Amino acid sequence: MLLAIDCGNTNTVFSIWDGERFLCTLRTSTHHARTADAYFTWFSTLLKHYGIEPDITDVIISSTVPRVVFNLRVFADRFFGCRPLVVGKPECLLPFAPRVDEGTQVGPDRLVNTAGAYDRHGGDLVVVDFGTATTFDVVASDGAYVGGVIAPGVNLSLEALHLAAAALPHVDISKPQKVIGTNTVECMQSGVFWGYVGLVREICSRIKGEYGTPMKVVSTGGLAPLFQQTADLFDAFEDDLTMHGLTVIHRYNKENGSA
Ligand SMILES: Nc1ncnc2c1ncn2[C@@H]1O[C@H](COP(=O)(O)OP(=O)(O)O)[C@@H](O)[C@H]1O
Ligand SMILES: CC(C)(COP(=O)(O)O)[C@@H](O)C(=O)NCCC(=O)O
Ligand SMILES: [K+]
Repeated sequence: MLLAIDCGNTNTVFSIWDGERFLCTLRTSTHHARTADAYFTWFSTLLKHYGIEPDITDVIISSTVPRVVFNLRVFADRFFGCRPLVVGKPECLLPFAPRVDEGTQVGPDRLVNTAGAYDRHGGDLVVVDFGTATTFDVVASDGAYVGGVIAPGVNLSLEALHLAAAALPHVDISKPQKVIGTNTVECMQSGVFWGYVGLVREICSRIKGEYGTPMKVVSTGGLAPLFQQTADLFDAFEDDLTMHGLTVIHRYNKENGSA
């Protein structure tokens, strides 16, 4: 079985793939100092709680935080006796090479989203991922990542208001009932929520205009449903898109002798 690890700047997600479906998905905060032993203690405790006894033979990692990879490599080696595939490293093959400026390091999460979305939808896509940052990834007709957009994340924007202005509290995102807020929290939620609806709509529209061929917009990430229910921003929402992309890249490496 495959253990797929998606490490973002805020959260790290572990999913176990038995070849047909995900047996479970476990989430912890991303912390570079967490040791291999600490990962295993957390991981095995939760598996026991859910009554799952997987036979993990392979590990694949995508990490937007380079420093966590060392301890995750030790974790894979010590507890599963395997050398993990790390997306973005030369030994990890990609189904389609990205077409970007020379020397650009595309975030591995974006390469993985590209592979997952192409596998499910074919090309000519925009993938919108609501993570720490909100990323827009353009997937060409042949499945290659050909660029995109990086915008501040929804929670990051709310947190920035709180950190920079003494009188603004910490606020969680939610859809405000009205645009005109009548208290501080509503005003902040309105600014970020409706601001984001506009940001997503405008960026997708400009991407489509520049790209020139009709495109499908696929969203992923915990906050995507919140925006989907409000306005018709996306053609599809898939909360497991990144994990699916990891299984696609893993299979590609198996088939091509690199895993
Ligand atoms: N279902 C959800 N509801 C509310 N906030 C969420 C949800 N899922 C994720 N978040 C928040 O969205 C932000 C991005 O989370 P995540 O998608 O895990 O980011 P990353 O992949 O960059 O680590 C974080 O602030 C997280 O707490
Ligand atoms: C844009 C990102 C910070 C998004 O990361 P996340 O929100 O998933 O933590 C990450 O993809 C990244 O570090 N990218 C490197 C630069 C690039 O993709 O062009
Ligand atoms: K992301």
